[in-house]
Amino acid sequence: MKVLVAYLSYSGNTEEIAEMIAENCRQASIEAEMHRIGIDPPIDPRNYEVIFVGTFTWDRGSTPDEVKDFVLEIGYKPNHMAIFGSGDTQFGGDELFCRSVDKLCTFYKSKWPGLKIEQSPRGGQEKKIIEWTEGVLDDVRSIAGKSKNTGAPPSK
Ligand SMILES: Cc1cc2nc3c(=O)[nH]c(=O)nc-3n(C[C@H](O)[C@H](O)[C@H](O)COP(=O)(O)O)c2cc1C
Repeated sequence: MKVLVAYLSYSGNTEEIAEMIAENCRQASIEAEMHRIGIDPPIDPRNYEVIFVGTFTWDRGSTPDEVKDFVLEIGYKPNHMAIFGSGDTQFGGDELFCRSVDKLCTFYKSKWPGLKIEQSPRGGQEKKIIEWTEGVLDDVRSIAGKSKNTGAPPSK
């Protein structure tokens, strides 16, 4: 099994979460590739059993443009996207907290609840990340056992 951890991070918090998710996958003997949104070349979602997509939220609940471009670049809605992100409740309380995580979950009709982390995950939120990642991987293992369908359009 191979997974991708794609993320956008300006000040490092989402990147820390991404690294923890990748590390958790590797500890479970699953190959995890990293993708820096807006920097690395385009990806082919069909190469991965699951794609973890990480984003921060800014500007009153907005999704950063780089993440919107990443979504457009993919061009369809894969059904194996698991969404995570970092936010800060000081910017609008629970209503706007990690709003872009909610938006991406809705857009992709994600099978998994979004993982929302308050700023840096270090010093108290690591367990939440481990449990969420394990939950996604457990589902992916069981889905992979039943079908290889990742929602991709048929190849020509
Ligand atoms: C101008 C600005 C607006 C922000 N607006 C929100 C927001 O609406 N909701 C939220 O949850 N976090 C908001 N944040 C907090 C960031 O999402 C948070 O600091 C996050 O950890 C940054 O991630 P990064 O370190 O990966 O760049 C805002 C931060 C800034 C600087």
